[in-house]
Parts: sequence; structure tokens; C-alpha cells
Amino acid sequence: MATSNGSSCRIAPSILNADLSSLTSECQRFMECGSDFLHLDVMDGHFVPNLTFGHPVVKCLRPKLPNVCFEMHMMVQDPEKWVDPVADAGGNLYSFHYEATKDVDLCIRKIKEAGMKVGLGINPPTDVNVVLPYIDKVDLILIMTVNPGFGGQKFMPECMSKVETLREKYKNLDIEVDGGVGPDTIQQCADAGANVIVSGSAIIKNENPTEVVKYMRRVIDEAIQKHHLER
Ligand SMILES: O=C(CO)[C@@H](O)[C@H](O)COP(=O)(O)O
Repeated sequence: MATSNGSSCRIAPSILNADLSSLTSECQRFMECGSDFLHLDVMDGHFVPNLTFGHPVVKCLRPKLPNVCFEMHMMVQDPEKWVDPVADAGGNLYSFHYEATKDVDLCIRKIKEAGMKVGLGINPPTDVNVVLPYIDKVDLILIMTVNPGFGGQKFMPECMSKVETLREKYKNLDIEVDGGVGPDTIQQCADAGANVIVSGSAIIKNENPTEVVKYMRRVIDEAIQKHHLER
């Protein structure tokens, strides 16, 4: 996902708090706001204390939205189990949690063999150093800025030091932030060095979601330029 001259800004609405009874039109609406891809939150009631949907829903969505990139945010225990069904359903980027698997390398291998891009995520209490051995093997690192499980939670600014640590070491790495991100918190994400932005409630609840996406993109783009000059 990174460009040759550094990381580029990507905005991905999370559909968790959307009207799931009209999923296709909700997804279309979020893409029409100027988004780059969609973030689909899969929850299993074990890894996180909530349930959402899985690959059967994505399989229905795929033919309706043939050209939209789906990031599958797998908040599930043993994420390696679902790689093939998700790939068959039409997932493009499979983001799983370091804390959820006994074998991160195996999971990465399976995702690549299934033809998807790989995202590796960590929860707020997890040390950022655990992802360092995998940086060269994945397409994106996901820094959770809330404890996963629910949309609409409060952004945790203390997670920004993880983003800073990664950005200092890796100029071209795609660093995604997810949880409580919106116009009020985007500057902190940008200053820390995040370039892939997941945002749910802030986009969904706003009367002018296109402006929200535009504003967040501008803030991130400005910071990317600054980081390139300074780092
Ligand atoms: O993964 C999660 C929550 O577990 C996120 O994708 C949130 O659903 C994003 O929603 P907001 O915090 O932006 O409302």
C-alpha cells in the first residue's frame, strides 16, 4: 500500500455502527464520501465481547461492490481458521490481532497464500515491540486506539507513542489507527505519523461525511509532507 516516496494517506470508514439492514447502500454511501476502502469489523464474541458478521455477509456484498477494497478486521480468536473462507468471500486485506493467534508467521503465510494483503494489529495494552519481527512480512500495522469490541468509544491518546515509535523507524510503513478517530483526534494521529485512518462514528454521525473525510485527509497529507522533510 505504501508508495515509493513514502506512505500515502488512506481513509477507511468502519461500517460497524452503520445501518446494517441496508449494508450495500451504506457501503456505497461511505465510498462516495471520498474514502479509499472499507473497514469491515468481524467479531466472534471470544476475542472481543461482541458479535458482528462474518464471511457469508461479505460474500453477499462482494458482487454488489465489485471494485471496493474490503479490509477485514478480524477481531477473532485463532484468525488463521478463517483465512480461506474470507478470501473466497472477496476480502482483500486481512487484518488480524497479534494477541489472538499462537502462530503469527503461520497466519501471515496463509493470508498471502490465499492472495490477500496482510494487516497485523495490536490492542492498547500490547507493547509495540512485538510487531517488529513481522514488519517486513506484512502490508500494514494496525494500532488500536480503543480496546476492540465496540464503535463509538473514546480515543486513547496514550497509543500515539506506538505510532511514533514505528514511524521513526519505518518511513514507508503503512500505519493504521482505529478507534475514536475523527476530526477531534485526527491531528494527534497525523502528528504521530499514522497514514491509514479508520473512522466509524465520526463519519457516520456527521451530517456532511464528505467534509469529514476531506478534512481528515488534508490533516494527514500535511503531516506526511512534514514527516518527509523532517525525518
Ligand atoms: O474495531 C473497531 C472497534 O472494535 C473500530 O473499527 C471501531 O468500530 C471504529 O469506530 P469508531 O470508534 O470510529 O466509532
